[in-house]
Amino acid sequence: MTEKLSDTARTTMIEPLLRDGWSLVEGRDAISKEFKFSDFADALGWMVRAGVWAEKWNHHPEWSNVYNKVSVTLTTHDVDGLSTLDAKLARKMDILAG
Ligand SMILES: C[C@H](O)[C@H](O)[C@H]1CNC2=NC(N)=NC(=O)C2=N1
Repeated sequence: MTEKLSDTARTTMIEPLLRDGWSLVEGRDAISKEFKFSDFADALGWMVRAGVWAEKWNHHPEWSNVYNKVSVTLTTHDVDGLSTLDAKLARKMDILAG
C-alpha cells in the first residue's frame, strides 16, 4: 500500500530533487519542474519515454506541453500527497532528460 512520505523520507528522497531543479508546489503536497528541450519533437519524445515508465509503474504525472517545454507536477492522488513513487518518477524523468 502506497503511503505518504515520512519526514525522514522527505529529507532523503525529496531534498535531493529540490537541488536538481524540482520545487515544492504551493498549497499542495507535490513537486513540480519545467523541462526545456531543443524543440517540440524532443519534448514529445521525452514525454513518450517518461510515459512508458509512468504506465509501467502505474504512477502518472500531471503535465502540460507548450512547444519545447513540459511542465510536470508529481503527487500521489491515492494518498493525496508525495510518496516514494513521486520521487522515483521524478528521478527517472531527470535521467531521461539527460
Ligand atoms: C486506478 C489506478 O491504478 C490508480 O488511479 C493509479 C493510477 N495512477 C496514479 N498516478 C498518480 N500520480 N497517483 C495515483 O494515486 C495513481 N493511481
